[in-house]
Amino acid sequence: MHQILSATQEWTRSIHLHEGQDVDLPVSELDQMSDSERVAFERSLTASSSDSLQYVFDTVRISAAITDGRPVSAPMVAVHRFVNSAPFLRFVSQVSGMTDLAFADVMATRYLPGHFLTAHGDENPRERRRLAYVLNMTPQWRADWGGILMFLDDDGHVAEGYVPAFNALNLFSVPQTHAVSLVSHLASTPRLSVTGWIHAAA
Ligand SMILES: O=C(O)CCC(=O)C(=O)O
Ligand SMILES: [Fe+2]
Repeated sequence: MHQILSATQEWTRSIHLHEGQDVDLPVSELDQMSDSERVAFERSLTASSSDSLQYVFDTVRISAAITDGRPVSAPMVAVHRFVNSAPFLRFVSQVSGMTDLAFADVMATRYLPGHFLTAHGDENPRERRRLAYVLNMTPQWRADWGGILMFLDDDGHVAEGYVPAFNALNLFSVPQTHAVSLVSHLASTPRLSVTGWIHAAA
């Protein structure tokens, strides 16, 4: 999976604008800009956000593509099938004690230096998200590279922080306030994951 995520050309850069509105831009187009042009453009988009939620990261919206009938590569379809397989959903149900889990959605994510996700709770009024999951696919990562999955307490302090550990699953109930800290320019490799939410039946 790490090799597939490292090699795929399917990434779009996702930048949050407002509630329910993201801009998804093909990374291949952004790469035609100079670094300074691209950074200025991305900052102008995040600066126009009126939300406390802000993010910039790369994604392959696997489940959304399948639902919309957009092309997605065979390994991505296999990932969608895996997180919706009876053994995976049964395992998650056993770990969480939740008995109403019906299906999972999934996206691949890639955080490069400068990418981040500010504090949010994962609630979506249009969906019944019960759990969030992150399958970490970065072979080696260091805490001082950023990209830490942080859980915040009521005072805004970091109550728990998880460094991406290869092949580790982070699983947590929705809602809980969490964020992904800014990835440093020191990170010598992308932070790659397979992530999404596990839903109760609609
Ligand atoms: O990548 C992570 O560790 C968490 C991502 C996340 O919270 C999200 O996409 O909503
Ligand atoms: Fe989240």
